[in-house]
Amino acid sequence: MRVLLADEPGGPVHAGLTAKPRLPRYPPIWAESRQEICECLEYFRSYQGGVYSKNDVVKGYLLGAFAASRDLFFHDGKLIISHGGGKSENFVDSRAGRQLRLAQDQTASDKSVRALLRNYKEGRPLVLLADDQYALFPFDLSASGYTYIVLGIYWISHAWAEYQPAPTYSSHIIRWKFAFQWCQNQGSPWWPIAEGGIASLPEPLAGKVDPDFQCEKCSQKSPVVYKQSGMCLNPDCVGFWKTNGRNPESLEYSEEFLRFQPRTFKILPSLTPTLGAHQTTSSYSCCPGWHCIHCGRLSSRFKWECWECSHCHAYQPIEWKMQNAKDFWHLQPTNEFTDFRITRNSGITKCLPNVIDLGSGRGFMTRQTFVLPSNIGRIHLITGGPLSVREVDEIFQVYQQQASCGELKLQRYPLRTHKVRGTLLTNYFSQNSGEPYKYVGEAANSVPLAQAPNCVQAALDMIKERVHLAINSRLQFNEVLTAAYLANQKMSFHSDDEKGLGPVVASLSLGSPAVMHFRHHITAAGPSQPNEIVMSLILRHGNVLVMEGHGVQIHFEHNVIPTDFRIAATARWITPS
Ligand SMILES: O=C(O)CCC(=O)C(=O)O
Ligand SMILES: [Fe+2]
Repeated sequence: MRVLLADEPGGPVHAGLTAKPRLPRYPPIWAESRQEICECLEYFRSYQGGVYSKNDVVKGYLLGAFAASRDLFFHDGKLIISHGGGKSENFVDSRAGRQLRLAQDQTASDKSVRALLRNYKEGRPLVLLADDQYALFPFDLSASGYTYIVLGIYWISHAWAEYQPAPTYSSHIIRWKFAFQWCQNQGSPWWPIAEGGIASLPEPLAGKVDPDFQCEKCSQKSPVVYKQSGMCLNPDCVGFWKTNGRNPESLEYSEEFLRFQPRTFKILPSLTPTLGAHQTTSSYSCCPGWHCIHCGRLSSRFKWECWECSHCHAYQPIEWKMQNAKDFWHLQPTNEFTDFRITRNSGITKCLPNVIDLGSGRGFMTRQTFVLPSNIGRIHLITGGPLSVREVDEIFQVYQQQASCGELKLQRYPLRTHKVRGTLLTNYFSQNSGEPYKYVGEAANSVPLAQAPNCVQAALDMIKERVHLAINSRLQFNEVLTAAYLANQKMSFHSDDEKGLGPVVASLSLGSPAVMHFRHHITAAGPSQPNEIVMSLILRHGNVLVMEGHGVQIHFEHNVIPTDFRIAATARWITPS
């Protein structure tokens, strides 16, 4: 009987991989992007790396491109040996392709190794996933677009350290290895047994267990992994990885070690995501992922009004539950300040607040102005008085109605640059009216301003009026981006640097309060550190925020972190191209 290993000539890592057959059916759970995996599966929420742990326990483990010596897919995948987590030799950069990175020793105290060792010691099962670059899976996943698949639930039968040659250097590095065994109460693995596949032991070698190897130097016991000889596998011992005082040259697993150990667990985690349909529709659990029962594909929620499968377009509508602004009154975005905070060395100055009459008995608004250093721009925060609350509440209601009936088409659009495998959608929903806006969907996400839904028109009218009174000029806006955030969604740091952008950007906030942070643009770092936040403002229901002057966008970036469900309409002028 011969076992084909990952690094053996003719083995899957070599020869780019002798053609593998396609999977004859859909995997039960699969995805095309890392985001779909992370948004749909609570046992794999890691956008980077191959190990996802929570409270020091591993929930999910991704088998990927880099195979170490003696990695193994055995007993048709019921026994998988892999090197555990972190400090890999290579990584994929979306722009530069595969890169080599300095390989380092793994240690038992590394975050991922430590968590895997805890699963091992406490007998906790975890979920194994594989991507289309995992060479040992006997089917070609990439040919069918199955970038990520869920294999099933496994437990760790052995954990040990090895010395492995470092591919980029002539030295050796320490790698922790883990033997994952299929949890028997799942029945058989879902993938077919590949014809002419990797050999399996015909029968488990029942009953026979090799005694552990006890090291004379450190007295620790190590499992007998290799058929050539037992040896000390404690990396802290001077006798580590030595037989007769020397590093062994070639090793094969002992047959006994490769025994499949059938084991059942009382409770196993559910592999498929559960919908948060019983939750308030503006909660995050209603947002992310959807598992298609027809084709197995995981899809991020990219439409406002339904979950839709990105593969076969099956869908499930979402019935929107209306939210009132007062549902969010009690929320405080931060305990550190109530309205704004400016760091001491930022050079930003605050003017005295100004009270401005809205006219026609409609009450007052307050303008608070912040002047940026060297007068490169100004930021105004405009707060409406109590008389304008009804008007603002109504805009918030109409927004929700028009979004839920599809008149306002809110979607999540792909980000243009990022470092995550597959498409990465924005962490908020948006719709653009007027001139196309390059950051979200461009022309595909735009309706002419004259045909914009009423909610957008009403928001724009309010913005125009407030801006006119606040900075005393009648400005034209020809673009309005509506951003809708469910709880836990946000807009990351960016600047509004669209080509042809006018000097004033103004937004109306609706729903839950948010905090807006400003920091220096990476290329324009001033006296503060590049990542240091220099100013933070609280944006509340009905506030209008005005960024005045190109300098605001050239020198600063901003982000927005709402406390819960929130809608913002941001108006700009963009010179038509
Ligand atoms: O959500 C907001 O208040 C602002 C959004 C924003 O920064 C933008 O649309 O560029
Ligand atoms: Fe912005």
